[in-house]
Amino acid sequence: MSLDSLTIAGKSYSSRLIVGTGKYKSVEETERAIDASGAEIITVALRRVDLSDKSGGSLMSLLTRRAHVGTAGEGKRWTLLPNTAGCYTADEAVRTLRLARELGVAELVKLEVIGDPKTLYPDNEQTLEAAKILVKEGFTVLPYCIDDPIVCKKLEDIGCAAVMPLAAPIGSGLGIRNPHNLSIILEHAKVPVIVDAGVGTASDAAIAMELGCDGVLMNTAIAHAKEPVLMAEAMKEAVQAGRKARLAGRMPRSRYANASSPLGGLIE
Ligand SMILES: CC(=O)[C@@H](O)[C@H](O)COP(=O)(O)O
Repeated sequence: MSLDSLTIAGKSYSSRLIVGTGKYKSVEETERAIDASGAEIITVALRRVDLSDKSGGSLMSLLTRRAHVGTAGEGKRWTLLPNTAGCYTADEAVRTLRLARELGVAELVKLEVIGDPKTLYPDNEQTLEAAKILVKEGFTVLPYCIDDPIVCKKLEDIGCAAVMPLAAPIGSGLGIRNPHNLSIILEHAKVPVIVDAGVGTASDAAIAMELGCDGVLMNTAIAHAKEPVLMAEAMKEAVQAGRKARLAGRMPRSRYANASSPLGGLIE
């Protein structure tokens, strides 16, 4: 375990990169990309996967083989993070997660309550309502939310284990649209802040980490890259580089030049 691990609800993860399992050409490519990303937490859309289909070559067979829900064991390094993508009301999201819990696949959960199909922005009111119910029922809730410091604060106060503000709309690859808001969220948050959605390429992930985010969750940037496995590796390295740069501390910006070789002591 690396010294600089991501801790969520008392559990430590060596990777600060969380990846999705959708949009890949095949299950085999999904596995290779996740391995290359080094991610430990893997999210899966409960409404888009047949939980009962564990036949060879299915996504569930891969997850059954490689992921665990609670404590890791038998070489199962991936932690499953089921999500409620595709849910439009608090009620739908809560019911989906209760069902998943009954099937033994929901403990740490990603709450996603969408407001409209065009932007896929979260519905704040419904997300807050669902979070309240789920936290009360003992779920460890990681909510996808808007990059709004007030909403993030409310989710934290409800008892969410982290907040996951978007960088940009899901699947847009537009990168971090509002670094200012993210920095305000980071200034006040007492739980991990994980950028979720909208990352387009490795530099976006590095910027999120340089800003001080605790982690980055992404799917499309890897799955829809020309070479997903190579991009997964790039994302792993970008998250690590951004984190290191954050810990190292950025040099102060200067309006004018500062010669790299000091002027004092010049040979006449
Ligand atoms: C996989 C998942 O949970 C998505 O809903 C998530 O928000 C990722 O978004 P990108 O595909 O833009 O990375």
